[in-house]
Amino acid sequence: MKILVINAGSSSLKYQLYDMKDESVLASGRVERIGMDSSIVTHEPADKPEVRDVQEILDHVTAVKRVIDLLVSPQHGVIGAMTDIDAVGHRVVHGGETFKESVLVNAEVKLEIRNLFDLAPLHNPAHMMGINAVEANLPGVPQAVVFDTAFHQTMPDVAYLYPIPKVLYRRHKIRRYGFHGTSHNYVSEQAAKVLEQPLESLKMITCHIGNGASCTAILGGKSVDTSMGLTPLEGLMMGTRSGDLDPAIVPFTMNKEDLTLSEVNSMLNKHSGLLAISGVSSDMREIVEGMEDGDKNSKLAFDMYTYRLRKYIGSYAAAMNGVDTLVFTAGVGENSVALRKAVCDGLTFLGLRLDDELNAQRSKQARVISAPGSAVRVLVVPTNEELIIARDTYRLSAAAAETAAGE
Ligand SMILES: Nc1ncnc2c1ncn2[C@@H]1O[C@H](COP(=O)(O)OP(=O)(O)O)[C@@H](O)[C@H]1O
Ligand SMILES: CC(=O)OP(=O)(O)O
Ligand SMILES: [Mg+2]
Repeated sequence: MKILVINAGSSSLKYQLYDMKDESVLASGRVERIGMDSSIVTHEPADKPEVRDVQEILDHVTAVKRVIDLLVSPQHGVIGAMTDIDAVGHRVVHGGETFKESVLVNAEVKLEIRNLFDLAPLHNPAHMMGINAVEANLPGVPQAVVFDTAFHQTMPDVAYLYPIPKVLYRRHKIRRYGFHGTSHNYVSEQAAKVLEQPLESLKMITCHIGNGASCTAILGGKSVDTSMGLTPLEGLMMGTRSGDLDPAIVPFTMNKEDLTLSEVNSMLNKHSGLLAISGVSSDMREIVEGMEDGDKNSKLAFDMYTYRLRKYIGSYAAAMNGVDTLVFTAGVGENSVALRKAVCDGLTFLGLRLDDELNAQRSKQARVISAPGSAVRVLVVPTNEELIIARDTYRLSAAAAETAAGE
């Protein structure tokens, strides 16, 4: 069974084709700058050279068509025909309170994702374009949706409610939802496997630190609190997002700088975080390089980023009345030795001891990096959101096929 996994953004579409026989990736790639004058297509087949071309791709339907053409192309392809694609799985960022787990797409599901556009205006409309584009190009092929929010639906009301008039929750469902759930869920299970302990027995904090970043308190395998909120803007300082701030800054800035709501929104989402403080980049690699070259603003950006993450870890230790496992994942969490050291060296009050040598080792494997005897085991676990999407899609589409065969 071959499963195509799609992560559609407003101007990009990332994909991976899995062979579920052995969960191998046959090809992966991305289409960037959709709708702009020169779109960039990068296609990486597992056993053939990478293809990269620039062409006009005006919408998501054309982007999906281009991806399928590449997958079946005699020169760059990895499958014989598009009918070899058995099912398609999509990442959907916002599932609101409706979706507590992955589901197959039908008219009702599409309507509900559409109803959530308001809560994730940057993400959900793009996902819907991806779903419709697959429908147009691969009619009749089952599609599944896997939600970033689903894993966090176990949070108790003390964690998910905001202390604002309750009518706002009743009328508009304003509450904490949390994101990156697929990743937090996956790395928590992997960490328990590495430790050879039941997940149910652990008090764990998982830090998904990529472009977007969030931190989750996982008690007995269930998400009990997470740093992102109604939208993926709350919580940690990120590459270009501010994370937590005094909400009064919004009206104050609008007034003083004569900005519109959408301008402030854009400032907080796209022009804040590491980028704003360093004045250099939103990319942690460049921040660390800047810091090593003696750039004061890069150092300040790094210090603020790690300080805020450390405070979250401390607060989640308090939320669970303890922590025994701390996990780093995603682009920065998996790769930045400096970030992990800066965060962990300030957590010795928890009895946490990092092993500097283990921390500095480069590896693609899930592994422990704390010293023997550390009261908190620290792990680096590479995330794999696409694999989880492929597995859920496989499970749901196989079950539906079985039911249909039995009828
Ligand atoms: N070696 C590295 N050291 C520090 N940061 C890194 C390294 N490699 C990647 N990163 C960071 O990872 C970020 C991307 O993380 P990723 O999880 O791929 O993000 P996303 O999925 O949100 O695009 C980059 O912005 C970069 O800052
Ligand atoms: C929800 C979210 O922030 O996703 P990403 O990290 O992919 O931007
Ligand atoms: Mg990511």
